[in-house]
Parts: sequence; C-alpha cells; structure tokens
Amino acid sequence: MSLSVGNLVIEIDGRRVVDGISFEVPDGARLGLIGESGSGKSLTALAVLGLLPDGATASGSIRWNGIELIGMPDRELAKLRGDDIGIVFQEPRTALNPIRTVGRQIAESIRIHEGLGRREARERAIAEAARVRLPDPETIVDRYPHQLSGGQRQRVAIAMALACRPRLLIADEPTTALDVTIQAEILSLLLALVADEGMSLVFITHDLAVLAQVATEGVVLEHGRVVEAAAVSTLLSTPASPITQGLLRDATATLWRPDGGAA
Ligand SMILES: Nc1ncnc2c1ncn2[C@@H]1O[C@H](COP(=O)(O)OP(=O)(O)OP(=O)(O)O)[C@@H](O)[C@H]1O
Repeated sequence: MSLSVGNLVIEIDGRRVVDGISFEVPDGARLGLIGESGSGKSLTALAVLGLLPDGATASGSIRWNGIELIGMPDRELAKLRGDDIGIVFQEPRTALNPIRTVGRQIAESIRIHEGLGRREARERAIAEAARVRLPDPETIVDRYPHQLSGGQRQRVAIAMALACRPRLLIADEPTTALDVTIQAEILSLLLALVADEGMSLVFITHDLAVLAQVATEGVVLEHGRVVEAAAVSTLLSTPASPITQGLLRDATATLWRPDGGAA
C-alpha cells in the first residue's frame, strides 16, 4: 500500500501553484510535507484525495498501489477516501456538521463504507469514540460539535477519518488550531493510532519541531517546489536549503519558549 506522487502540477485559474512535486510514501512510512504558508502543502494533499477546489486542475501522476488517481472517476475516488485514505484537517469545526450528533457523524462513514444498520453503527461509533479516547463515549456520541472542546472535536474528526481503517492517513496541520497542551495530546494520539494500525502517514505542517515528533522523512516545499527531501534527523542536524534553515530557526524558537511551552 504505497503512495507515489510524480511531477505533480496543480494550476488554479491558469496560475501554477504546485510545480512538479515528487515524493514516495512506502507502506508504513511517516512522511512530513513542510513549508511556509502558501507553499502548496494543502493543495497537494487535496489532490491526492481528488478534492481540489473548483478551478484547480492536477496533472502528473498520483499512484496509490500503482493505480493512477488523477483522472479517476469521482465515484471511485469517493470509495477510496475513508476506505483506503483518511484525512484530518486543521480546523475540526469546519470538518464537522454542526447540526448532527458526533456519534452519527462518526457512524456515517462506517455505514456508507461497510453498509451497517443504524444500531450497529451506533455501537461502532461508541467504540470509535473510545478508541480516540473521548471521555464517556456512550454519552458523548449524542452531543453536538459545539458542546465539545476544540481538542474533543479534533478527536471526533480523527475517529471519522480512521473509522474505516484506512491504510494511509493524511493529516493537514491537525494541531495548529489547538492550545499547546492539547496539541501534544492530539499528536501523541495520532502517533499511537498510526503505530497500532501500521498505517502510513503524510503529515503537513509549517513547524519543524512538530515534524520531528511525527515523521521520519521530510519534504520541504517552497512556492510549489521541492527544495529539500531528507530524513527528518538530517533536516534538523544539517539543513541544506535556506528555507529549511529558516524553518529550523523558527522551530527552535518554538521549542525553547521562556514560558516553558512546548511545540
Ligand atoms: N481555492 C483557491 N483558489 C485560489 N488559489 C488558491 C486556492 N487554494 C490555494 N490557493 C493558492 O495556492 C497556493 C498554495 O496553497 P496551499 O493552501 O496549498 O498552501 P499551504 O502550503 O497549504 O499553505 P497554508 O499553510 O497557509 O495552508 C497559495 O498561493 C494559495 O493562495
């Protein structure tokens, strides 16, 4: 179960925003896409899932287990999403429907993909809520997103992404919108789940300190191009490009905040 992106180009209204990116995610690998805002990280992730915004087109190659995803009919791509590839976004509020209970939302993807009945789906939703360590799973599944904390909402979004046991998780800045202490909890939860399931991970971040905690390989993007690709340990010890050196300076500042806060 591997992902292979080759010479990916994404254009929006004629503007080239991703300009020939290539990277590989072998089965079970944890890869980070890192770069400053606007470098093309999110659009690359969305292209993998066939979820590019209107007006955007992708060319080049995105292969999942050797099968080309670019140009795949949306019905087939929709099946792949959730079944094979899950995604968690930065802001759980936008990923969740405000007028449906979190249990129904967790169960929805299971019902669609596995064809479970309503009662079985609720039982599964409770089990999935427990898996992402939500408190009182039997009660919390009947709550609405606004009744949960930001960290709890992100746990729900993770439960939704992982409910169908995908083989690859794409996490797009999943902790950026959260308080520092909650960030650490969500990162360790994600890592534990990825390890338990032996999933592959593509983790998007602008923070090298965060990357160091979750990924073993890093691809550094600038203006839609790969400027450096190396083991994360190498990016930390001997960053070759000025952009990586800048990210390292920022990350170090984050790690050594005088108030004792962690990245
Ligand atoms: N829906 C859109 N319409 C027009 N341009 C867009 C759209 N989405 C992204 N872009 C542009 O494409 C480029 C890459 O955006 P992308 O969101 O992939 O960057 P990013 O590295 O994920 O940044 P961030 O960390 O801020 O999310 C940016 O210049 C952005 O302005």
